[in-house]
Amino acid sequence: FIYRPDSIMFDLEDAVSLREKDTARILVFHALSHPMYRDIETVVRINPLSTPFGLKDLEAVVRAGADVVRLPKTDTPDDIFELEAHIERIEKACGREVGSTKVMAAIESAIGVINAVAIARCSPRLIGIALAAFDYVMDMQTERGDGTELFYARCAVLHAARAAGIDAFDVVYSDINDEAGFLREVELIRKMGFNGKSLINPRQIELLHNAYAPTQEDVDYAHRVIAAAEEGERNGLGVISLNGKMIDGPIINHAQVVLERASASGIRR
Ligand SMILES: CC(C)(COP(=O)(O)OP(=O)(O)OC[C@H]1O[C@@H](n2cnc3c(N)ncnc32)[C@H](O)[C@@H]1OP(=O)(O)O)[C@@H](O)C(=O)NCCC(=O)NCCSC(=O)C[C@@](O)(CC(=O)O)C(=O)O
Ligand SMILES: [Mg+2]
Repeated sequence: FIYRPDSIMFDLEDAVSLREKDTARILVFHALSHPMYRDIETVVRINPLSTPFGLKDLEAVVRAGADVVRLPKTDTPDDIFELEAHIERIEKACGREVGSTKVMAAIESAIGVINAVAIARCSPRLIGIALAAFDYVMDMQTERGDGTELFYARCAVLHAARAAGIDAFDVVYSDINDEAGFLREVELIRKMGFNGKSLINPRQIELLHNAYAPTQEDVDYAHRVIAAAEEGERNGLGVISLNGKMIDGPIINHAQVVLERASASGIRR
């Protein structure tokens, strides 16, 4: 809470050893029930349903009121259909509103990337898809490097999310001491159009938020665009010029997005 994350993700999958799976599930169940988490979006990464832990995790986290379930290693829409059917049954059993538990699919394999469009469009519960690099590069018989190894997967996941009208989240950056490397990666994915990134350490939160917040220059320009557009409308003009640059519908929409982001960042207005 001190670091003001956009949401908090509890992990029951790969950050938890096999011996600790039951303990971790109980801890997360109790944490979710605590009033402290009422005002922040909570996400839980459960174990895949094909493991002995997945369904137990799901029973616990839906009942405890998690906002979003992150399904790791999503390879096909069938993985989501199976998850959805269980979620609906649990929601009905515990009196939670049907449809209130949202889902995020993590894509971590070649087949997942190939199926990204079908996965992204397969359920109204999906709020976003996330690329998970470490399992993906293993599947691709390569390793994490400067991003070349993720080039196709990032493009595919991002296009799938946009075609489905949901969010796209980039991979975790594992070297928490390499601030410059983290910021280089953030700059790339911000320019590509990702909505954000899965983070593993509190030190990465402010760096990401600052990189995503529009600059004061962007905000000032957006205000000028909106003012020029309003004047153009008063004069009945469809296309107008601002210092020799064409201003039309998409440019005005972009200016509005910049102002919304600035206000959401709480940094600039
Ligand atoms: C990396 C490190 C060990 C470094 O530890 P260090 O101790 O050196 O960190 P410090 O900065 O010194 O900690 C300063 C203070 O912050 C506290 N603190 C640290 N981390 C915190 C945190 N995450 N949440 C809240 N609090 C935290 C800490 O307790 C301390 O508190 P205090 O003592 O009170 O001062 C640690 O961060 C960590 O374990 N991270 C989570 C790792 C994780 O989530 N892995 C699973 C997801 S990835 C995956 O599975 C791959 C994937 O599946 C990905 C996909 O699906 O996307 C794929 O395939 O690619
Ligand atoms: Mg993984």
